[in-house]
Amino acid sequence: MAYADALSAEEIEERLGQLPGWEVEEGRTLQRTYRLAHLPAAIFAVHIAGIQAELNHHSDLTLGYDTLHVAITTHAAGGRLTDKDFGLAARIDAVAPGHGAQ
Ligand SMILES: C[C@H](O)[C@H](O)[C@H]1CNC2=NC(N)=NC(=O)C2=N1
Repeated sequence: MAYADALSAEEIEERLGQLPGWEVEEGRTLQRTYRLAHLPAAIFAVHIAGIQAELNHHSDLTLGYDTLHVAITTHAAGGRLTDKDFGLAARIDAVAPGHGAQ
């Protein structure tokens, strides 16, 4: 089944070029692992949760001791990537420096 809002491989590559540090796994999951130098990764995760509530778009977060892994896909598009995934990633990147996350 085709989903109208699922991005093509070319569109994914184009958007990925604007998001250094992120990668796409199997064409379906946009992901990045942040390492936190100073502040707890859990506080970064709570900040991300607030952004996700605002956007009504949600990632899978895996909390480590000093890492936070973020994986994003659009369930409503059958687990394909959409603009919403890249929009959420950009919002997370925007607040990451404030958490010492890179
Ligand atoms: C009803 C509501 O819009 C949906 O359940 C939203 C919520 N957040 C979501 N997040 C993600 N990543 N994919 C979705 O398809 C999705 N759907």
